[in-house]
Amino acid sequence: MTTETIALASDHGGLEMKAMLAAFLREKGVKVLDLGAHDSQSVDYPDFAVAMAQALKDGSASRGILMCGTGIGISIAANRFAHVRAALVHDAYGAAMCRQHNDANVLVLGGRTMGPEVAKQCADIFLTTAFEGGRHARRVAKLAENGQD
Ligand SMILES: O=C[C@H](O)[C@H](O)[C@H](O)COP(=O)(O)O
Repeated sequence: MTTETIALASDHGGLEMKAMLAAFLREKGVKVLDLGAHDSQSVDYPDFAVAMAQALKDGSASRGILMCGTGIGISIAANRFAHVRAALVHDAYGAAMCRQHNDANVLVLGGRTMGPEVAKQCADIFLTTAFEGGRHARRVAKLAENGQD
């Protein structure tokens, strides 16, 4: 599917989905870096967005998948980092478009809002769809410019 290392991270609300996707991706031969959480204890989603941002920054993973209960909190947290383009996705179309148009480097899913089959489909599409560039590259470059307070 990809030769990249893909980081996965979630709070307790996305834990079950993370375990399911880690197994799904490993079965497909993808190198998975699990950044936690590692048990069902109640934790704070911003901490796992930070872990993802660090893994992308230091190169230990090139892209990632984040999960919390809805995907909302952890996507807000992840997008506070200028090098992260995290896309909260609900279906296959969103998974394709976040790569083609937005060059998203992090897929975000809701562990309590999405079933396992759609989650697998979204992960598959996210990891196999290329950025189209062209007019979209100009727009993505503006995201970086606007990333300053
Ligand atoms: O956006 C936040 C996430 O959906 C969290 O997973 C959620 O808020 C956790 O809620 P609780 O602490 O009630 O399990």
